[in-house]
Amino acid sequence: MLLELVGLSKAFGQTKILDNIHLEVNEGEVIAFIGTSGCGKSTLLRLIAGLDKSYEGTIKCSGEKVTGVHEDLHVIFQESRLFPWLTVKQNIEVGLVEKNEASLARAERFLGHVGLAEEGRLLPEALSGGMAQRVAIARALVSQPRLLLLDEPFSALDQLTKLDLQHLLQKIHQKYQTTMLLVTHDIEEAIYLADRIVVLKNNPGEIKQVLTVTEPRPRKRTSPSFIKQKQTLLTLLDKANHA
Ligand SMILES: Nc1ncnc2c1ncn2[C@@H]1O[C@H](COP(=O)(O)OP(=O)(O)OP(=O)(O)O)[C@@H](O)[C@H]1O
Repeated sequence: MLLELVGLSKAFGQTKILDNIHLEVNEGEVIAFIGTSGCGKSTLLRLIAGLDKSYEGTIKCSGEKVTGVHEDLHVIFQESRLFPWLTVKQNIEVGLVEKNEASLARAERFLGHVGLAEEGRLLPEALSGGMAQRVAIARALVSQPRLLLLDEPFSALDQLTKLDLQHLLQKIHQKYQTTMLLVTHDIEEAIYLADRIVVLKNNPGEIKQVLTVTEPRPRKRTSPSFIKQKQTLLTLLDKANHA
């Protein structure tokens, strides 16, 4: 097991945001978190990332208690957060833990993996939103972290670019089997990418249900079984919101 959350609770002042979260995540799994706005999804990712150390319960990553920011993981946010004064290639190299011949060659390969082999010398100002997010994905993965946290990574993109990047993430996962935790508002994205979908309810944020996605990979959004899983998730979300 890579990640273990035991009785995790979080309050801001008197307000309880997350309550008694239990979850075990295996190496290589993709877990999606879905739930209404404000139910605590981003708060949960921040705790797992070690960015917020005030909580009750236990968070263990690779068997070690999380007590602060750790090197085993990277986070991808809604916006790419690239350094505007560095080229695309240099931005990817920022993700390297150490720079040597092998790791620099890996950065070059990742440029290709995310479809930007020809754009390495460009500055971020010359990129579209989708291209910038491709760079962010390459930067996060170039050091091959054990865990990738994604906080609504595609929500600022247009629908076609989003489909494109979801496909890219699926391909990268097939190749590297990186464990991923994905916060999303997009039901189809969750079913397309995740092995399990954690449905959270609001006030306070609790796990309402965990849905296992049985759809074989590579997934096809138009297949009857995919559409059926979408309906199941919609029903679950409806129940979670009106409980
Ligand atoms: N630093 C903070 N101080 C006080 N309250 C906070 C803080 N950060 C988040 N909150 C509150 O915690 C709750 C959960 O916020 P969070 O951003 O985790 O929700 P979310 O599920 O990710 O929402 P969304 O889907 O809209 O991004 C919200 O009510 C928010 O106002």
